[in-house]
Amino acid sequence: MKIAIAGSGAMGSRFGYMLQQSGNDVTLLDLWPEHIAAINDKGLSVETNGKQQFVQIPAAFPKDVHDHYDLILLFTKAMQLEDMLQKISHLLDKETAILCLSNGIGNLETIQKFAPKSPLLVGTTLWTSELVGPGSVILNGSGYIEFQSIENVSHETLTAINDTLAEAQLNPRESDNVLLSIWKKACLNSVLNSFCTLLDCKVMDLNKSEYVATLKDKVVLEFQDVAKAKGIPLTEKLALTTINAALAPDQAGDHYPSMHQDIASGRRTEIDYLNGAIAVMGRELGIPTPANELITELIHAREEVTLK
Ligand SMILES: NC(=O)C1=CN([C@@H]2O[C@H](COP(=O)(O)OP(=O)(O)OC[C@H]3O[C@@H](n4cnc5c(N)ncnc54)[C@H](OP(=O)(O)O)[C@@H]3O)[C@@H](O)[C@H]2O)C=CC1
Ligand SMILES: CC(C)(CO)C(=O)C(=O)O
Repeated sequence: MKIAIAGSGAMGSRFGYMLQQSGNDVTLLDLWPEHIAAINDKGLSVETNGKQQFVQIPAAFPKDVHDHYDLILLFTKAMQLEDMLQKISHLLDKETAILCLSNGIGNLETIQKFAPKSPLLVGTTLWTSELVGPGSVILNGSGYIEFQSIENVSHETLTAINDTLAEAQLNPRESDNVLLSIWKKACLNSVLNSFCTLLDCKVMDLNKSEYVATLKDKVVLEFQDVAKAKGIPLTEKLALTTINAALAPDQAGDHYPSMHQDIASGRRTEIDYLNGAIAVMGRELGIPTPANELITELIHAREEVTLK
């Protein structure tokens, strides 16, 4: 398959690397000049289990590519999605499928607004990756993808994308309720990402504190209430099972979540698409969400004191 990764940071680079290794023609698209230059000069530096290799994958700014792609994998931060969709608009047509696996609530609606005619698939992933500098990623642990086609996707396209992800060992699973998958993942991120960012720890360290367990329940129960009002069958039990499974070191445990990485490099976070989205919807629906509200404010405060 000819694949462009739109947003080739930590996760886009991981997926681009794995998809290229399994025989696809991959191009990494991004907006960070030093990152593109480093990949084109030396190759993408990929460190796995302490071993570093340099992998040749073409990288470019979106404006500089004009090929037809079978698949565009969107992997920006939620707040960069709209801008990226505008910058790749010349690449979008009825024959180019879009798959978005970024974290957060609201990405689907943004893509539908900016790419209404595209074959569209969305989902979530529990793979992890760390961008340690321009052109350099560290890949640890294992993961999987939950995804579903939303509109304009033929059976052949769906099968081809599923097979391509499976051949790249990305462990795709078709979801029969992708909104539930997205909310379940957003709930997980609203615990793991926000807590690790506030506590300055790895995912697996959250197991060490009784206070974390209590706070986690509060966040999850508020998610459950808002989800129910929105018709999404996210239960406390389902959310907690997913969160607790991700704490294992061979899953996401031995990892600083992406939000922690944002703060460490002085950038804004996706908080408004996670705990913040629940706080806003809770206000609109008249459902109390004090834990998610406070966490959102604390993360915004953290952004303001660390922003470069
Ligand atoms: N990292 C992870 O382990 C996981 C992440 N996710 C999700 O995947 C999506 C993509 O996240 P992720 O890959 O982590 O995003 P990254 O932060 O690695 O990359 C996003 C973009 O941020 C900019 N950027 C990143 N680092 C720097 C830097 N040091 N200096 C300047 N600009 C920088 C670049 O774009 P630009 O130049 O346009 O700003 C980059 O393409 C998010 O929704 C995230 O929540 C999901 C599962 C795991
Ligand atoms: C890997 C995981 C699940 C950790 O919270 C994640 O989605 C992230 O880092 O954004």
